[in-house]
Amino acid sequence: MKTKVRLLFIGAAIFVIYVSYKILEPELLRYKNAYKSKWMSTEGQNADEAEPRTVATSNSSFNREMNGSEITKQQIIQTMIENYKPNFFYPLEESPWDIAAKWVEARQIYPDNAKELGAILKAMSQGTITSADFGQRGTQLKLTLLIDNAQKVVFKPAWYPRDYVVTGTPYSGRDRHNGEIAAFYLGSLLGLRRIPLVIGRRIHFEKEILPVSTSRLITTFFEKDGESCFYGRCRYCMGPEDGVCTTNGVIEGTIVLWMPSQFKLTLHKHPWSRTYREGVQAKWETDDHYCDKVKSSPYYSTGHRLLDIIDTCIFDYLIGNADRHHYETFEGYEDSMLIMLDNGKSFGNPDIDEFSILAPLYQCCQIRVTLWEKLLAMKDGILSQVLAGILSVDPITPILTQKHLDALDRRLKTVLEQIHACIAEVGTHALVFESSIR
Ligand SMILES: Nc1ncnc2c1ncn2[C@@H]1O[C@H](COP(=O)(O)OP(=O)(O)OP(=O)(O)O)[C@@H](O)[C@H]1O
Ligand SMILES: [Mn+2]
Repeated sequence: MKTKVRLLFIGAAIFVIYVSYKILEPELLRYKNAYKSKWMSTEGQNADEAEPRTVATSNSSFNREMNGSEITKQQIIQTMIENYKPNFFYPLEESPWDIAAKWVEARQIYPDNAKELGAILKAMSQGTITSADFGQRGTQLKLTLLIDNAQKVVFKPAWYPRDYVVTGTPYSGRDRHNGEIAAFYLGSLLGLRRIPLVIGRRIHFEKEILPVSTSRLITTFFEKDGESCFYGRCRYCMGPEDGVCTTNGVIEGTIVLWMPSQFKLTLHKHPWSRTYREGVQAKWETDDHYCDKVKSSPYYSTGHRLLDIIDTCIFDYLIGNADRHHYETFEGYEDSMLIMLDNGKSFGNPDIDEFSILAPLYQCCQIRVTLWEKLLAMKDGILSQVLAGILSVDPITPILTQKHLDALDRRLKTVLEQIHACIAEVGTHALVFESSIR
């Protein structure tokens, strides 16, 4: 009996690997050929120069024949927008908060194709605020709100207009509340459902916050030019000079759903964190074999953790987040995901692509095939159009300027080129199938 089960299991595994290989075969062959031609015809050129040609060869893949009917790029974009856009009017059969709490698992915060998502987001954006206090943790100003007397959320206030360009170090500036929203949907598009639910909200300060504020939050309120302001409490909240104010009595921001309290978080230092000191480099910035050192730690030698870091670095490179100094996982779950919390330091400067964010990818040269497939499906301008379509329904839309949307497409091209360079360097070892992760 046991042998039968084993044989059945091995048979199923072979079948899954064969089917996955067949799906990827055209891409793999393309890179194999590109790799060959790189050595045969572009000797002396570096990989970056050879790369764009390999990308250009796959441009026609959108006009695929399926059942005799042509699927255009625009149809693909429309279908993806329809599939990923939240439906705020989906009828709920139980409390939105209970549904969201039940969704949370070790490796995802919400399921794929979560039909109730829109209605839960709507409840976050329109529910009654029944209490307001300052956020307890972190360096950035935020509020902790209770909605409908039932659900804790974080409110990250707006600091900048959409077209403001943050300059300075890659991690400069205050939080970009709109960046949190764009990051949430990008995660969803890439199958990285590791970000707590996020939606924009405009709050009338005097009507919705003031009456339900704790006395300690009220001590941080002040007035400026006839508007209500507050500076809360956090590491960088020193006084009125660090406050935010309403515009015509309203404060815009992003609501982030608090994860269920039974999930305790464990904080980890990110192996590729920056030193945050000018002129001082971290080990990963000077050691080309840094990944081997990371892999020698039991945390990263097996399991999901290192691959989660690589997924996250690709995501962070796309959004321009160079500030992932720590990360959190669920305590007590060996296979916990890296929770992609706090994406506020994103979309600061659309003209800068901070390549060093990709260090885990280019130093380890490994990527999950599932993510690679998602990235390939978004190339040639699909990503920006799909994301723009989804973001157009958020209550505080527009979320991203066209320059930031264009930056996403440009950065995606660089990510794909880097993956191709890795395949050229280490072959198919660069590609990791989910079923092979132990
Ligand atoms: N949605 C959430 N659910 C549960 N815990 C959360 C949530 N959001 C934030 N936290 C907790 O609060 C901490 C601080 O949040 P966040 O990282 O967003 O703040 P921050 O001020 O930007 O912090 P930092 O300065 O470290 O970047 C997180 O590390 C996490 O422990
Ligand atoms: Mn932060």
